[in-house]
Amino acid sequence: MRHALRTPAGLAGTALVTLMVVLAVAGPPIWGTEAERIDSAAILQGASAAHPLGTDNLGRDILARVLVAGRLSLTLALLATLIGAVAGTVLGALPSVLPRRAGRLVTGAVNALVAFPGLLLAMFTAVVAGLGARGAVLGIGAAIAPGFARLTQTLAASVSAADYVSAARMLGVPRRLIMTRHVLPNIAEPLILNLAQALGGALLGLAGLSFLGLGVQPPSFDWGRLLFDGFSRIYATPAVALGPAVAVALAGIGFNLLGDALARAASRTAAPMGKTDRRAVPASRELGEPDPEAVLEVRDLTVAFPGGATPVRGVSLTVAPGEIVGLVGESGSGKSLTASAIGGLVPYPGEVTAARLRLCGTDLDGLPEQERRKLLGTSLAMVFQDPMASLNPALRIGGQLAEVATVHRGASRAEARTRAVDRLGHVHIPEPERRAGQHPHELSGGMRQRVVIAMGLMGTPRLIIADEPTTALDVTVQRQILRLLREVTDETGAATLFISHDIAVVGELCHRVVVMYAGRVVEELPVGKLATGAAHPYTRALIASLPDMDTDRSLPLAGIAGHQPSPAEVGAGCAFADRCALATGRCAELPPLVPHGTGHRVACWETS
Ligand SMILES: Nc1ncnc2c1ncn2[C@@H]1O[C@H](COP(=O)(O)OP(=O)(O)OP(=O)(O)O)[C@@H](O)[C@H]1O
Repeated sequence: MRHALRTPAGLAGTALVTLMVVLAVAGPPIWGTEAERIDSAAILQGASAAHPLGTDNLGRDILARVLVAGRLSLTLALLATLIGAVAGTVLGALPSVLPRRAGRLVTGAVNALVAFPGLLLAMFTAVVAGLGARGAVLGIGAAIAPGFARLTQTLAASVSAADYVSAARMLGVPRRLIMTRHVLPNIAEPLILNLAQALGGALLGLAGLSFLGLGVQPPSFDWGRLLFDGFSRIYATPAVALGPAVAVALAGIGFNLLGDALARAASRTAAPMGKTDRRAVPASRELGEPDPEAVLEVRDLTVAFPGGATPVRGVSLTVAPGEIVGLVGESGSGKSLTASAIGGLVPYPGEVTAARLRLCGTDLDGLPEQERRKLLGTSLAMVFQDPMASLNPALRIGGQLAEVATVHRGASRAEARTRAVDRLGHVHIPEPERRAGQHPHELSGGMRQRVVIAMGLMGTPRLIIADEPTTALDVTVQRQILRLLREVTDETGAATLFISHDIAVVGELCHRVVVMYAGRVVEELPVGKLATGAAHPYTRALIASLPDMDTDRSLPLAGIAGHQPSPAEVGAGCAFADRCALATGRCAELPPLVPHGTGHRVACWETS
C-alpha cells in the first residue's frame, strides 16, 4: 500500500487531497471575513495585487471566496458520495437477499440505471428534489449509486462462489445473514477504495450542477457557484472564473489519483478470495434396491444445464451409517456436481432431478425449502478441497464454528463458543482456546482442514461429504486428515462420501468404491475387490496407471490414451468406448449398471 502511494501519481494525489482537506478546515476561519466583506469601491474588478482573482459584483475578494468555498464543496461531495455509496451497496446486495424473481427485477433496474447518463440522472433528481444544495447532493448521490450497485453485485457474485458461502448456505444460514456476515465484510475493501474516486466525481458533478444554477444558491457559495457567477466575465477578466475552475479541477484530479493509487495497491496485495472449483461431465443410470438403513440414498440423479449439457446423468448411490464410500473418477466426471446436488448447492441455472434423493430417511425433494435447509444444516457436513476457501477470511475461527450452533441449535453465544473450542480440541487442534480467537490465515493448511471438519462436527452430522479434502495438502498432512476422517466416521457413526480422483487414496480409506466416468457410474465395488476384481475397463485402466514397487521408474507412467468427453460431447452409448480396447459395436448402446457378484455392479457389455 505504502509503495503505491509513493509513486508520482500516488504522491500527487495525496498532496492534493491533503491540501483540499487543510483548505476545508482552515479556509473559513482564516479567510471567512474577507470573503464576505462587501466593498462598493471595488466592484467587478479584474486581477490586481490587492485582489489576485478580482472581485465580484459586491466587491468581495474572489480568491478569499475560492479558499472558503472549499469546505462547502468538499462537505457536499462527501455527503453525496456517502449517500450514493450506501444506496448503491444496498441496491447491489438486494438481489442476493431477495427471492430470485425480485432479485432479477432489482438487477434489471440497476442495469437500466447504469446505462442511463449519470449527469441527466443527477439533474433530474436535483430538479425533483428542489433547487439548492440538498437537491444537488441527492442528485449526485443518485448518479453515483448505480455504479456502486453494479460493483457490489460483481464483487458479491465472486465471493458468493466461495466455499465458505456455500457451506453457510448449506447450513441454512439466512440469506440476509450470509450477505452481512460473509459477503459484505469480504468486499468492503474495494468498495471503500472506490469511495475516493467517487468523491472526485461527486466534486465535479456538484460543481457542474451549481454552475448550471441547479446546485448551491446564494448567499451560500461553492466552487461551482463561483464559476457560475464569474462565467459571464470570462472574456473580460478571466481570472474570476479560472480561480474556482482550477480549484475544482485540482480537487477532482487529486481524489482520482489517490483513488487510483489505493485501488492499484489493493489489487497488488489482495489475498485471493475464495473460489469454488466446479467442473462437469456426463454419468450412469441404475436403480438399486431401496435401502431403508441408508443415510444417503440417491437414485437416478441428473444435473443439467441449459444448452443441453448434462454433466451428471442418472447417478445412483447409497451410503450406510459408519460407511465410507469413495466416489472416484477423473477430473470433470461429475463427482463434485453430484455432491453439490446432494447438498442443494448446484449453481443457477443448473437443474437437478432425481427419482429419489433421501437423507436420513427423509425425501429432500418433497421437503419445504426451510425444512430442507434445516435438515441439511444439521445432518450434512461438507468438507471442501481448499480449506482456505471454505473459511471466511474476515471471521475468527471460533466465530465461524459458533455460527452453526447459534443458527441451528439456538445456542447462546457463550455456549456456542464453548462447543466450538471443544470441537476444535476434538479434531486434535492444539491450544483450541487460542486458535478459536485466530483468523484462518494464521493457521496451516492442515489445521484449516481440521477446522473445516470441526465445523462439520458442530452439529451431529449423519452424512459427511468430503470433496477432495486432501488435494491441497502435502502428503504427510494428507495422511493425518484421512486418519481424522476415518476416526470421525468411526466415532460418530456418520456415513461418509469421500470424493477423490486418486483411486489409491480411495482404496486405503474407503469401504466401497463408486467409479464415475463422464457423468455416469460405471462401476461400484467393495474396496477389497479393487486391486484384482475390478471389471470395468475404465476402473482397470485407472488401477493399471498406479505406480507400484515394481514400476520401472525410467519409463513414463502409464496413462489412459484419449480423453474423457465433455458433457456436450457425450453420445448415446458408452462414453468410454472411444478409449476402450474391448469396445465393440454393441457399445454404441448404453450399457446398464448390472450386478456382477456380491456388492459389485458394472456398466459394460463386454464384462458384465
Ligand atoms: N455451473 C456449471 N455450468 C455448466 N457446466 C458445469 C458447471 N459446473 C460444472 N459443470 C460441468 O460439469 C462437469 C463435471 O464437473 P464436476 O466439478 O462435478 O467434476 P469433478 O468430477 O468433480 O471434477 P474435479 O475432480 O476436477 O473436481 C464438468 O465438465 C463441467 O464442465
